[in-house]
Amino acid sequence: MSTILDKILETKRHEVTARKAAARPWPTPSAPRGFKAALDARAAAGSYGLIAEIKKASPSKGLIRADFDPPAHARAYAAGGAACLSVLTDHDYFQGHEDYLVAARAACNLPVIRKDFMIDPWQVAESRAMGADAILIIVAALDDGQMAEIEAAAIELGMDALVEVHDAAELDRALKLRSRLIGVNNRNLKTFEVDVQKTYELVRHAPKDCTFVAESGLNNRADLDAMAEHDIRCFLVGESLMRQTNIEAATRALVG
Ligand SMILES: O=C(O)c1ccccc1NCC(=O)[C@H](O)[C@H](O)COP(=O)(O)O
Repeated sequence: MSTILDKILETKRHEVTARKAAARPWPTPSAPRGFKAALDARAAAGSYGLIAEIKKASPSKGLIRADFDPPAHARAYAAGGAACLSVLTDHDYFQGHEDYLVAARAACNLPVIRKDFMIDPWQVAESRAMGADAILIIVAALDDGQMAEIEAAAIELGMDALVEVHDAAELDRALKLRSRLIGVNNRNLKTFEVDVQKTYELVRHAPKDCTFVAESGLNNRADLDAMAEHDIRCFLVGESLMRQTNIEAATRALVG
């Protein structure tokens, strides 16, 4: 039986073919802002490195934020103390858009990851053209050769790659890459089940030279403080912040 991840990837293959055929022009972006460096700087200063996500909707939750305003959310996240932004650009499953990334990045000085499903190095060049400073490599979605090609394209363009895993076998595959920015997604992308124990389980296997990011299902400061007890200092948070009336205050309460 096909999973939601299979369906997303199938749609993405058609989307990428169509996008290549009708490639859109972009204004020249400024040089990449160091994404991993921004996280590392916060962690080195004894603070938390927060990747704050601009997420309108998701396959698991449907519409998350009706008054969706990417530049306003970007400013609120920056003022509240986020280190980086994540912007979902997938149209079909997340109601995302590339223009949201362009607008969010222009509204602040934070580095931005394009949160989308990379299946082709062409998308990496497209991501840089729209201004992205980093891309996501989902290990569950790719074979080793595809991952290496996508990572090489990112390195070539001076971008960071956040390599996302969900279990120990995926972590082993991720560590064959050059990137030392590893995310553990607590959400199983095939079943939607969220289990923060995944992060605790996998951090034990991560080399000390990795920047380790806990992703998904994080709701409050206590969740982050509990992870910090295990030396986890970088986090990717979407839904719980996007549901707040005052996003700036909520971000400050999380990492301030
Ligand atoms: O969020 C989903 O429903 C989802 C479904 C299928 C593939 C990916 C999905 N989400 C992407 C993410 O990993 C999250 O947006 C990100 O980690 C933030 O999670 P959260 O704080 O729980 O919104």
